[in-house]
Amino acid sequence: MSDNTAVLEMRKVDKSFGPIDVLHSISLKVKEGEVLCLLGDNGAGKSTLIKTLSGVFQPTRGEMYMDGKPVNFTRPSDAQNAGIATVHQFGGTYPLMSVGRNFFVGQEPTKGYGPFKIYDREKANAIAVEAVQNFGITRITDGDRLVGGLSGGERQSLAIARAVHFGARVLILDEPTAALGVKQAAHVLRIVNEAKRRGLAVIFITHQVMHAMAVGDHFAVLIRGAIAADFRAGEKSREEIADLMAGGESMADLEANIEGYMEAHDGQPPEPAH
Ligand SMILES: Nc1ncnc2c1ncn2[C@@H]1O[C@H](COP(=O)(O)OP(=O)(O)OP(=O)(O)O)[C@@H](O)[C@H]1O
Repeated sequence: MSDNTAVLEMRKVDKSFGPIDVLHSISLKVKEGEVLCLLGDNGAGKSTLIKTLSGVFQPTRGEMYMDGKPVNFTRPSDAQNAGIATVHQFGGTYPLMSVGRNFFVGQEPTKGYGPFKIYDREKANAIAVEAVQNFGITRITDGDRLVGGLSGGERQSLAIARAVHFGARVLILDEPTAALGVKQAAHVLRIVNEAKRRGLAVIFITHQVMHAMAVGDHFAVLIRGAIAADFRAGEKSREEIADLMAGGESMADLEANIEGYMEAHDGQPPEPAH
């Protein structure tokens, strides 16, 4: 594979549900050690795109490639086996499981033989704690700790560390920082940078421009199911990106309008439209 070959690529992918066309001619690619940020407002088609990338949906038209070779994922396990890991907003972790159990769910190390095989808790805990610590999540020191007691950021980070440990090459992060406070979001962004440093190809889905700018190498803005803009880090300002996401409406103008309204109405904001 040459350095320039994308690990994962979509070419002119459409996705329709019956008569409803949701994705329109989506072309995107992500390379090793690169973070592609997919920015889009509510309803832009982000979930449909993630599900198409991860084998939940099949494209209606268009092709997907891994390492330059055509791929056709008919189910999520096809994408997983090809090294595509999707981490959802809340980390997809099981709150009542321990860190060690959660890390290995479905692939637990065992000890003993034949019918006497049992889950090797100590080994699972030791490997899980080492893997998350290596990722800079130093506050997780006890593999018996319940995942439900971890912070949102730690859960996300655990899910990312888990995916990397099991050999993911492409990491799809679905709004990983959406529900987090500033410090926790910063922690998750550090983990994203670490995944990138380790050579993973990361697709980071978000509507938070600042978070995207903190880690992104390449950006694509999705509007009504189509890529409305495609640019590299440093080519656009935060304001320009926010305006693009708003579909060309200038957010600065919008803010000025709202302020003007409030001045004329005793500081009261406009009534939301129903
Ligand atoms: N199975 C489906 N059948 C018909 N329309 C659908 C289906 N799934 C999604 N859509 C439509 O496609 C559009 C994009 O939906 P999608 O959930 O992908 O957006 P999104 O960007 O993830 O939004 P949000 O951030 O609000 O979750 C929406 O208008 C939605 O109603």
